[in-house]
Amino acid sequence: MTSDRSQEAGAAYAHRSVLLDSAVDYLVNDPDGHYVDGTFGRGGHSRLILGRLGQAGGLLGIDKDPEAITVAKNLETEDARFHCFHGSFAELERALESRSWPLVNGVLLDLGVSSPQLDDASRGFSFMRDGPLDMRMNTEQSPSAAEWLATAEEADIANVIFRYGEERFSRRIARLIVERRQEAPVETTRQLAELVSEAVPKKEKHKHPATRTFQAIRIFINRELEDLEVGLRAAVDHLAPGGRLVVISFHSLEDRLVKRFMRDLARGPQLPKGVPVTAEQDASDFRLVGKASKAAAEEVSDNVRARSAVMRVLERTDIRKNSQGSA
Ligand SMILES: C[S@@+](CC[C@H](N)C(=O)[O-])C[C@H]1O[C@@H](n2cnc3c(N)ncnc32)[C@H](O)[C@@H]1O
Repeated sequence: MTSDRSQEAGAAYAHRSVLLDSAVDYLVNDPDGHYVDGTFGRGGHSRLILGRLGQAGGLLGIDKDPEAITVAKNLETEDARFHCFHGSFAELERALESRSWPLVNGVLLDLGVSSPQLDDASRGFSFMRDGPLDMRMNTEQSPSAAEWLATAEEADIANVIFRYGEERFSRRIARLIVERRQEAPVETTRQLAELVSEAVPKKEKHKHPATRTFQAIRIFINRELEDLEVGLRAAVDHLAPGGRLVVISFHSLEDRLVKRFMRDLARGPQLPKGVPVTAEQDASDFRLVGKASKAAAEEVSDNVRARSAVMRVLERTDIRKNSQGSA
């Protein structure tokens, strides 16, 4: 992709940030702290975070998408407290090394795709718009969805659609993809959407039959759940005491992973019953902050993407390290 293309696309499509105020309220508790926005998008959350920071504060914006990074680079020239990193939040360690920030006061992950990615037909994310079947957030990496579907084994395609789309007709869909690609490659979003509609015998009300398949292939192509696992771990490993991890997820696979990860950390070490331990040894270094929260009805009526958003917050407390005087 040329930088001209990134420039144009970066400016042309807008994104409405979900749970904007509440996410930033949870995240920023020290105006002079260092923060990470691991999913910069169009910078809605980042701009509000910068609004809460003083001159000594700093924010690192990460995104896989070159178009998002074009927008982030503009912000970098406007605000000396902001820095950007092109890559995955799974590479958080390397991103923080680039700033020489060993610990940060908060990490925000607002997962999934942005509206600009969905709205731009040429990105190939949406079955609502005809375009090349691409679906890569990082257009500098391979394979695209079309490239993968051209060569993958039928069983692998079925497994991906079942695992990441929870689609019960995954085998039928995979069979038809493999059958059709022998005649001509499946190269556009419309071709795939029509093919899936043909393969799915029972349609759900108010849901396009290709919804689950598109979600599944997107999650697989972008390694979304693998990155999330690595990114969550990296985030908590680099949180300063009192620092917070705020995650907004948009489907149950993501939210399940986030929920378990946070719950397990907040529970602390699971020592066998009867083992004599001090209260400090038994304590967790983390606590859950509030319950999972959702967007208010008003926000949902304004922005349909907010409907499925779930936000969870974890805080590093470091009771043990603090009490040992080593934090
Ligand atoms: C929902 S949007 C974020 C919107 C942003 N909070 C805003 O207010 O503009 C998600 C963004 O995260 C990026 N993204 C998704 N997974 C990523 C990952 N593993 N690493 C880095 N960026 C990722 C996508 O490219 C997309 O730009």
